[in-house]
Amino acid sequence: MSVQKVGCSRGQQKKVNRKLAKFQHVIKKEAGVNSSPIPTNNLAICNAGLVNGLTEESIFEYFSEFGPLSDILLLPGKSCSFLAYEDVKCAVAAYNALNGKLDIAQYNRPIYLLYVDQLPRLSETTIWDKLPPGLIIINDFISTAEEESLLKLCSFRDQLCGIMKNRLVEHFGFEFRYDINNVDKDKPLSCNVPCETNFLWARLQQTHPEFGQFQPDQLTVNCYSPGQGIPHHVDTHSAFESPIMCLSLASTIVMEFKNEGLHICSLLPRRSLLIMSGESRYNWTHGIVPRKFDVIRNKSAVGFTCLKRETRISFTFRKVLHGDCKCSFKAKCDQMKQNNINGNVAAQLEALHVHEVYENIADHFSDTRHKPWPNVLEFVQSFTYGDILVDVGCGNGKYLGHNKYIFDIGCDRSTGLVDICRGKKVETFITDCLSIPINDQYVDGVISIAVIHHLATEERRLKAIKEMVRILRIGGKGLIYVWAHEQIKNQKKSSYIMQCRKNRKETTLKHLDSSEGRQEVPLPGGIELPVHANRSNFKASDVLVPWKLKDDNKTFLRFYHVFGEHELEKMCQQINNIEIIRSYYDQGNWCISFRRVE
Ligand SMILES: O=C(O)CCC(=O)C(=O)O
Ligand SMILES: [Fe+2]
Ligand SMILES: [Zn+2]
Repeated sequence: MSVQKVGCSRGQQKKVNRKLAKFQHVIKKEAGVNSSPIPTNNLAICNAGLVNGLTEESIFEYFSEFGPLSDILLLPGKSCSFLAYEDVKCAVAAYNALNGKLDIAQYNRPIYLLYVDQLPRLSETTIWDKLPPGLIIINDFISTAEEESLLKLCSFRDQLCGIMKNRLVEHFGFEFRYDINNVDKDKPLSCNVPCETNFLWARLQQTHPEFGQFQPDQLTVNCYSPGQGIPHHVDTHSAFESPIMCLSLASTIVMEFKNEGLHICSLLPRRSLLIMSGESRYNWTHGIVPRKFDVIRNKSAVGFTCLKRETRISFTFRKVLHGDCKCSFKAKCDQMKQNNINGNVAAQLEALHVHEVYENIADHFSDTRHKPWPNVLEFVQSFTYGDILVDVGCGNGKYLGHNKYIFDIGCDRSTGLVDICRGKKVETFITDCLSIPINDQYVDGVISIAVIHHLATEERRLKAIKEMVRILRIGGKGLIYVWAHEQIKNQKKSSYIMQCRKNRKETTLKHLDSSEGRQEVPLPGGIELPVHANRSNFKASDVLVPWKLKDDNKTFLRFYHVFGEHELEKMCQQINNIEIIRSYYDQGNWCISFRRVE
C-alpha cells in the first residue's frame, strides 16, 4: 500500500508517512473503510473525532475554504471523522494544505488525512427518530423562570445527599437505596416531595389527562457534571408504580433506551419532561453514557454532530408501590422473580442454599448454638413418663436430653449435624422433614424449631407441618418456631439483632457481618433474591442470609422465608385436625403450639 506524499521536509515526511501507515489500520478497524492510494472526493481525519471534542462546525470552518463540502460525518465514540467534497480537486487542495499541519481540535497535535473509497456506513442498530412504546417527551414543559426556582429546591447539602461514583443525588419523600435498589417503604423521610412541584401535575393534566392522577411521593434529584452518567437500569418494579417522570434542568442530554437488541438514543432537551409508562417504564432500560459531549443527529438527519454537556440536574418523580407489581413484563420484574419459586425450583434452591450450606457450616454452626430458648424448654419439659418426642430438624440437638422421663429423638437433613448429635450421645436419624419415616399417630410430641422457614414455597412449608401432624397421636402436642419478618417489635429489638453484637465481641464470630444487596450467584430457575444484611430488619420475605465461616473467609448464603405476623397461624388454621393452643412472638420468631384433635 502506498502512502500519499505530503509537502514538507524529508525527515518530517518520513514521520508523517509512518503515522499514515498506522492510521490506515485505525480507520479500517474503527470505521470499516479503506484508504485509497489515489486521490478521491472523500477524506478521513484519522486522529480527530467526537471523542476528542471535534465538532461538525469546526470541520466546516477549516475545510470549506477549499470548496463545497457534500458531507461531514462524525462517529459516536470514535476518534476519527470523515468529510466529502463535491469535487476531487478540492479534496486534493485540502489534503495538501492541511495534512500533518493543522491543529483542528486545538489539542496541540496536527491532524492526519487519508483519501478513502467511501464514507463509512452508520450502524443500523442505533435508532434516533423513534421512541420506546409508552415514552413521551414534552419539550419546553417549564419556563426558564420556573427552571430557576425549581433548581433552588435542591440543596445537595443535607445528610441525604450521597456522593455517588457518578453523580450527586438527593432524595425527598423516601430515600432510594442503591444498595438494595429499593426504598424503605415503612421509613418515609422527614422531607416530603416539595409542594412547589405541584404545578407540574396540574399543567400535565391539561395536555395529558391520562396522567392527571399522577401524584408522586418520591423525588430523586440527580446532578450530573459533564462526563458523568447513570448506568443502564429499569427502575425497580417492586419499588415504584408507573408512570415515572423526569424533568431535565440546566442542560440538554442524550438518554439511551435499550430492549432486546434495540438501542434508541433520544435527546432530552433542557426544560423538557420525560414520561416513562407502560412498556418503556417496565421493559426498557434507560441510561446516560458518561461523557462530556453528546452525539446528536444533524437536522438534515445525515451524520452527527456533538453537543457540549453542561451540568445537568434532573428531577425524577415517582410513586412508591404498595403491594405487588402487577406488570406483564416478567423478564425485567424483580417482584416476579422473587415470587416465581415453583416446587421444582424450590427443591433445587433448598439443596444448594440450605442443605449444602449446613453440610459446610455444621461445626461452626453448632459452636454458636448452645442455649435452649426457655419457652421451647418449657414445652419439652411438659411431657411426662414414657412420652415419645420427636425434634424435626434438631440441628446440633440442643433440645434433646432435657427431660429424663421421656424418649426423645431428633432428626435432621444434615449429615454433619446428625454426626455432632451422635457425638453427644443423643438419638438422631437423617431424614427430610417433608417425609418422616415414622408411622401415623405414633408420637406424643413434636417440635420443629427454626426449620420450616428454610422451605422455599408455602406449599412445601404446609406439607412439612402436615407431616408433623401426621405422626402425632390424637391429643399429642406440637410446637413450631419460624423466623419472623419483624425483628423489631413494640420498639424492642429481637435477640437476633441484639445478640449479634454481643456474640461478635465475646466469641469474635465473623459470620454475622455482611452487607446487603442482590445475590450475585445465579439461582435455580433464574430467580433473584435479595441478600439480607445481618443485624438488620428484613426487607423482603424470601431472602438469602449470609453465613461467614470462622476460619476461612468463605461466605455461604442460606435461603430463608421469614414469616409475617399471623402467617404461620393462618397456615395452621388450614389444617383441620389440629387446634392451636398458643400463638406468640418469641425472640424474633413466630411460634405456634397446637394439639392434634382427630
Ligand atoms: O437523570 C435522569 O433523567 C434519570 C434518573 C434515573 O433514571 C433514576 O434516578 O432512576
Ligand atoms: Fe431510572
Ligand atoms: Zn414488574
